[in-house]
Order: sequence, then C-alpha cells, then structure tokens
Amino acid sequence: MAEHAGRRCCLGWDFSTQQVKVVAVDAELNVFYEDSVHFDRDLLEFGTQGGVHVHEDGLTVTSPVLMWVQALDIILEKMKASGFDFSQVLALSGAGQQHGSVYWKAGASQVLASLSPDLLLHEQLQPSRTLLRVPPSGISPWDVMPPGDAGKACFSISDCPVWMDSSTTAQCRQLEATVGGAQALSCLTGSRAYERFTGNQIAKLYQQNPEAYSHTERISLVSSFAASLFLGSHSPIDYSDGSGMNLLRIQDKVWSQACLGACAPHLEEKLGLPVPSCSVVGAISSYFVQRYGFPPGCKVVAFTGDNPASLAGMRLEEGDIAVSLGTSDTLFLWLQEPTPTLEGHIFCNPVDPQHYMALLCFKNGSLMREKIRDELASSSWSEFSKALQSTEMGNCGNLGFYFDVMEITPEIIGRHRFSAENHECLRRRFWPPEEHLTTETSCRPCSWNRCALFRGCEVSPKSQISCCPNPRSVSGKRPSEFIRGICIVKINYVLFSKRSTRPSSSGMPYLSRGS
Ligand SMILES: Nc1ncnc2c1ncn2[C@@H]1O[C@H](COP(=O)(O)OP(=O)(O)O)[C@@H](O)[C@H]1O
Ligand SMILES: O=C(CO)[C@@H](O)[C@H](O)COP(=O)(O)O
Repeated sequence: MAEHAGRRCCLGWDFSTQQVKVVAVDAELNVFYEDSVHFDRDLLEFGTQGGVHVHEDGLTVTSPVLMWVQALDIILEKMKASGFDFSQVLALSGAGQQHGSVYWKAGASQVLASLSPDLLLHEQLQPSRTLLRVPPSGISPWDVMPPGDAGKACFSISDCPVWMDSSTTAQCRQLEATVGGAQALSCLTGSRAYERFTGNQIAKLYQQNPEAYSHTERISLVSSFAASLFLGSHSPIDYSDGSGMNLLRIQDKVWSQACLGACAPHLEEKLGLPVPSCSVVGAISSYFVQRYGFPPGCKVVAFTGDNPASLAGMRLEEGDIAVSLGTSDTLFLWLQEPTPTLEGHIFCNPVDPQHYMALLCFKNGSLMREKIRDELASSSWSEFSKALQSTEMGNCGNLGFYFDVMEITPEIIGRHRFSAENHECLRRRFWPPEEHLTTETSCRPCSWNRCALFRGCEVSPKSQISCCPNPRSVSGKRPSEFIRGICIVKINYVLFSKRSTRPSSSGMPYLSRGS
C-alpha cells in the first residue's frame, strides 16, 4: 500500500496557465502528495505553447477548456493508480489563473449533475470531441456512450479567453465611457479597464458571437469552473477572483449594474451571485464519491484566483510584499483601505472580506526568462544561475528591460538596455551574456518598488519582501534550482533598494523572510 494511504487530509488544486497541479496536506500541514500535468508536454494533442494558443492577430490568446478537464482526469487517475486514499479527503479547494472565462452551454448543469462514474469527465462534458479521438483502450466510445448523448457539448465555445489576451481594447474604452471614465471605473471595480479582465472579454464574445452568448447558461472564471467540476453544479464566483472582471463593486461586493449593462444583456443571471472566498460551496458530487472513493461529506471550499490564493497561503500580513514568479510575475500585498488608481489592481481580500489586496501583474515573466535562458545560457537554468552569480550585483549600473510581448505594467514592448551613464545600448554585443541575465532579473524589482509605493503601500521597518519559489508551484521537479533562481531576484532587490537615491525608496530596510 502506498505510504500516503489512510492519512486525513485536504486537497489543494491549481489550474494555472501551463499546468494543473495538486497537493495533499495533512492535519499537521505537511504536504505528502503532489503531482502536476503540464499542458504542452502531457497533452500534446491540444497543441498549446505555454498552455495557450496565440491567434493570428497576435492579440487573442485562448486555451481549450477540454484540456483543463482532461488534465484533471489524468491527475485523478494517476492518484488512484498510486493508491491515494481518497476516503480520507475532508475538504478540497483551489486556485485558477485569473480572468480566464468558461462558457457553459444550456443543459450543462444537467450533465454535471448526472455524470456517470464509468467514464472520464472529458468524455462526458464534450462527447462530440471525444468521438473524434481514438480511445487508448481501443474501445469505441460509442460502446459506452448512448448515441443520443453524442454532441451534448457542455461549452458554448471550446477555446476560452485567458489572462494573456489583449484583444479587447475597444470594449475597454466602451466600458470606461459608460461609467464616467477610467478613474471612475477603477474606484468602482478596483481597476481601470484592462483587456484581460473578464467583463471586457464577455463583451467581445457577445459582440462577435451573439449566438454562443445567448446559448450560454453560465459564465465561470477558471477558478469557479474548476470548483464546478468537483461540485457537480455551477459553483459561485468568489469576491476576490471576481474583482478581476471590471464588473464587481469592490466596496459592497455586488455586481455593478452599470458595468454589467455595458458588457452584455442578461449577464447577472449568467454570472450568479458572488460569495466570500472562504465559503463552503457544497459537498463533492457523487461522481467523485463513486469513481474515486471520496467521502460523501467532503467539502468543496470556493476556489479563487491564483494570486489571492497565494496571499492567503503565504499568510501575508499588512506591510509584507510578496513577489511571485510564474508564467506571469506578480507583486501583491494586503491593504486595509483601497486607493484605486489607473495603474495596477485592487482586489477584495480572500481572507478578510473587510480588507483588500493590491496586485501588479507583468506578462513578460517566466516565458521571457526561458527565452533569455535559451539564447544565452544553453537552455539550462543552472547555466543561467551560474552566469548570474558571476556578475557583480547591480550589474555596474547597466539596466535592461526585456518585453517581447506588450507588457501590462507599463504598456511597453521591446528589449531596451541602458548603461550606467543612461545611454541606450542598441547593440547587444557590447554586453557579455551574463550581464543580460543580470539585467533581466534585476530591472523588474525596480518596477515593483515604484509601483508598490504607488499603491499606497506603507513600507515600515517591519516590512518583509518574501521572494520565494512561486507559492503556487507544486510541480516539485526542480525545487532547489527554482529557489536559486528566485533568490537571485531577492538579492538584486535588496541591492537596488539600497542604491536608490529616490526619496521614496532610500534607506528602507527590506528584509527577506529567510534572513
Ligand atoms: N530554476 C528555475 N529558475 C527560474 N525559473 C524556473 C526554474 N524552473 C522553472 N522555472 C520557470 O517556472 C515557470 C513555471 O512556474 P509556475 O509558477 O509553476 O507556472 P504557472 O504560471 O503555470 O503556475 C516555467 O515557465 C519555468 O520557466
Ligand atoms: O493576470 C494575472 C493576474 O492579474 C496572472 O497572474 C494570472 O493569474 C496568471 O497566473 P499564472 O498562471 O502566471 O500563475
């Protein structure tokens, strides 16, 4: 019997950009099981790169909804095969990449409520697609699925817009104009209109594909979609992830009628009522009880966005700033009073509904670092780290910005390098490769610092910068390398804070948790 049998536990799930991950945590908070399915590597048939499809316009970015479902099927089957004792799971919850949306077709709720334990989830939620594929067992799905059920697809669109999408500028301007401008929208919803925010994505879908919109019974975020799979019914959107839609009034936690009306008709009924992020949304569906042996009383706690989940999971306190390096790089902190501006985001706090969190998101994160690693460090993270260690901290004042895709904060594209004397270095050959790596990892903290202060964050002598492996990362394949990569950023951050002569940041004692 596997060593993880018979241990009472909770499961935590993460549906992020590049993978689905799971951890099992026991009563002493020990993680004793973890696993992941990587979309590009493990689900080749979907043909994603970095978990997404970038469309021809270079702006539209989507992920196949069925890929997420199939990834969940694969992990659960692996857990079962390894002898994981599902009967000991008391509760589960999870996180999803923020802003992405899933469109459930009319009739989906019946399918969710009557899933057969003899079939995998993806075989039942989009059977018409399954029929196109040869099942590994060689048995035709027609043998197990009544022909009448074929084509009962649960999704109005198969490719879901995700957070990397930036195709909704027109819808953003419309929404801002409706509520009295960008600042007015920010005061109401915590953010000016951002292309990736779900309200603007819904408006685009309604305008470009009204038929699909009208056939949609429910719109979920990636987080509430994942919770719905476990619940066997539509799970509500939580306040914290709901704040990433440009639709939720962050002060009173209800949908803004003005914003809903500006995006699409009948939207409130398709979204359902939002709930506090710590809500128990129900018990696990009978499908999981019968197929995997979960106890019928296993609680499903509302899923939330991956960044809010990280704020909760890292037990941030006021004055702490967390930096998370994943597909996106984010900086977030706990706030008591929101001060919405035109830069960055204020979300409802996932732990205390009276409080808030501030977040900055950068698109040129790990995928950008991977490119630099491939170009200059023989595609090896250890080479990358070695080169970094060989350069002087602060890179003698040389600074580089690497934005191969249009950045979110600030809106800029291109690679730009400046010497200590503030001259732009147009020709790469003037810099040795190690210096590119150093600037790639160090320029971002300057931007974090500036933006965090913009958000009204009070940095006191007690404040801590927690630079750690992405707290959502549980794939665990290379934990030590990962930690090394992130630590370098920590050191550079400290260096830049000390060297800065700007009054906003000079002399501030940044301490890392570990030191
Ligand atoms: N040793 C390392 N140093 C820096 N980055 C790494 C290292 N190992 C993996 N990564 C990066 O981590 C990214 C995955 O981070 P993760 O937070 O798990 O992604 P997601 O956004 O899907 O949750 C990959 O894109 C990879 O480039
Ligand atoms: O857009 C944002 C936050 O506003 C991103 O941080 C997404 O939440 C994607 O998360 P990862 O997959 O990079 O973890």
